[in-house]
Amino acid sequence: MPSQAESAPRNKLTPLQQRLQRLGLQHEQDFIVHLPLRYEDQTQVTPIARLRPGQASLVEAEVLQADVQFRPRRQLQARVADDSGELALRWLNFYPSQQKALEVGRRLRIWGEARLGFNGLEMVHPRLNQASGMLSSTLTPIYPTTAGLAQPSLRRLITQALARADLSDTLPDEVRRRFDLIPFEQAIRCLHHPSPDVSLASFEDHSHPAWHRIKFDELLAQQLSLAMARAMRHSQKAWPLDGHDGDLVQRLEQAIPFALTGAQQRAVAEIRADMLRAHPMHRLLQGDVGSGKTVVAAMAAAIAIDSGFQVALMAPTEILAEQHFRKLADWLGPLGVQTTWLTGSLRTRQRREALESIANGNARLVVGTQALIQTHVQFEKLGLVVLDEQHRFGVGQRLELNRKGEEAEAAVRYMPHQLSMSATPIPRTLAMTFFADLDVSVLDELPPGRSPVVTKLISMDRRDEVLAHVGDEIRQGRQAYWVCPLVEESEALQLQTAVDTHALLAQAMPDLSIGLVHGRLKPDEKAAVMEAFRQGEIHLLVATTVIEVGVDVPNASLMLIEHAERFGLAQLHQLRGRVGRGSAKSVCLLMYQTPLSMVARQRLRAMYETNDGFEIARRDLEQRGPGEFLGVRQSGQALLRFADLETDGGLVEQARTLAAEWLEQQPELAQRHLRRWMRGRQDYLRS
Ligand SMILES: Nc1ncnc2c1ncn2[C@@H]1O[C@H](COP(=O)(O)OP(=O)(O)OP(=O)(O)O)[C@@H](O)[C@H]1O
Repeated sequence: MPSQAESAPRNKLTPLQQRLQRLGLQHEQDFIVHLPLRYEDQTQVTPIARLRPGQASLVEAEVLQADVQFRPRRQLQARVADDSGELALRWLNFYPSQQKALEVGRRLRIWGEARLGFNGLEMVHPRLNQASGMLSSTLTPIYPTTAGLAQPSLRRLITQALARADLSDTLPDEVRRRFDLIPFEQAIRCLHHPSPDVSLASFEDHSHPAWHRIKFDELLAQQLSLAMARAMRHSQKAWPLDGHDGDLVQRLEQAIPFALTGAQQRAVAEIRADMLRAHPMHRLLQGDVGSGKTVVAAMAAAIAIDSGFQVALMAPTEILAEQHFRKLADWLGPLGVQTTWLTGSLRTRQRREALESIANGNARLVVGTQALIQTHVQFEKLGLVVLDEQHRFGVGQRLELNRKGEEAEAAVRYMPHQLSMSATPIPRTLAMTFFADLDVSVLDELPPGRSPVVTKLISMDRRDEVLAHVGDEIRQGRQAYWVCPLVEESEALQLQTAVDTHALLAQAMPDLSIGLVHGRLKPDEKAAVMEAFRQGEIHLLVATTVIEVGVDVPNASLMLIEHAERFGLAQLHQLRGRVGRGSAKSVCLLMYQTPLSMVARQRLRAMYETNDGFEIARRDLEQRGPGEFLGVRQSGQALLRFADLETDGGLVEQARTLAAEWLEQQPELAQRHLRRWMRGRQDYLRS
């Protein structure tokens, strides 16, 4: 057995390996799908007289003169000539090797962009090569690289990998014909080394058939891995919950002061059908702000409780968890369901009592924050887990909570059913790509009697006018939110701004009751302020973004957001969703500071133009890209490298169809395809 000292150097990566690893390049297969960013056409030589300013070209010329000049600054300059004319070359930072290459009389190949300088046509920082050997017959690829790894070295490694790697097709001919795809090898060779007569535009916008094939393969791998995750879930066991032991569901329906909308009824029916199965439900309940997700969750909880199981509901913030707790306890408490509150801020005794009632099964419904997933929380019989704003939780956290059921039923390893709720409407392609292992119910109907929120954009210069207007509105019986600007770099500064704004507004409107809520308040202080606002004792609530998600005070009908240009689109939509929840006509005032950046202008325009959460989400996705949009960086889900969800929706559908067929009929093909795409890229495989 080798000693540790012997084996250590072997485990250590060389600097080259480290750099390659930074690019995700480890296995041969990684290299072949490391595709160029762009290309250079070095297939032909351009005579100097035919150079055009602004165009990169290859010149073959003889060095006439080369020297280092010290004024006005230190630079290496040279003059070269071919039969057609002369060209100046310049380098500001240069190496002795460059100077050496510029030996007078030597013939060189020079690649660079020509431009008009003081002394006629010149190239700044051109690349030099000996004028020997044949010219390349294909375009020269420029790859994404990292510091310390030069293009020629990376190019060499990729060319070597291409020569060795297995490029055989993972798609049978008939699949290629059906989806109109070119062979893999042809696509890969063409992308790395295109012939000079291809249309570069179709490479740049990724519409070329070679790109099409690669994107399809990538999406297919992703759909396969998601479908496999789903199949794995289907092989897990859960208790079928039929809700027939009691009549809680009916009693809850009668107790709720409104009738469920059609969309809510549909969602409840879908959830009920899932929970009846003997494998765990994994359903995402999606609905725009104010669409009424909470009551659907309550119905699902009632089904589980009626079947003799406990339910856990977890929300990302205390305010949100507290609100769910209050609402659910109000609805279910009078029907005899013991609802328990569990967050990190409970005092020791309350906490112990809560944990006891969870463990002995007295607590039928437990509502809380992350504290719910801590290891010492033991359930007696957990049947359903509800996660609010699921994309805010990491995959790891989701799993933890699921494991709670597993622990409770350790002997048989039963998993609880899982319902996730999200107010971020996820565009269809994105849902199919990132949540393909979830079933989705959509609340596409708002409760009756809502009138759309009117959005107005106002410059911060008119703050005084706005203030007077808000005062008037409140005196007429309205309640309002005043959201303070986001100060990303400093939470302390953000807090200070909120405190200052509160003081200023209180001074300007002494006859009104003005409250303040922010993230630094203790949970019970926060709850007290929210309750006073709910009761109408506070007229105007100054807030930081703690009110962003889920706060539900139907009587509030005016929302004012300062420095709206600093907020993201989804965040603005969420904030605006705090009003327009009752029957009163609601207004959202977005105050902005000029000058506006292009992106901020687009965001504010989107807010002004539409109230539709799906349209907002679509534009948000367009502006931010799927990674930022879903917050996937935190949750560890992989992004697609080649496919673009905006433009490749059709491909996603095709890949999804084929993935389902393969897993059913030809799993060996699926395995083979995944091996090509997954090797060294385990992050594609979601837990
Ligand atoms: N069918 C319905 N008829 C009338 N009112 C309803 C109905 N369903 C829900 N509501 C009310 O609409 C308001 C919004 O519901 P809820 O808080 O569940 O929305 P949500 O989907 O969670 O929204 P958000 O994502 O903004 O928090 C609540 O005051 C709720 O009582």
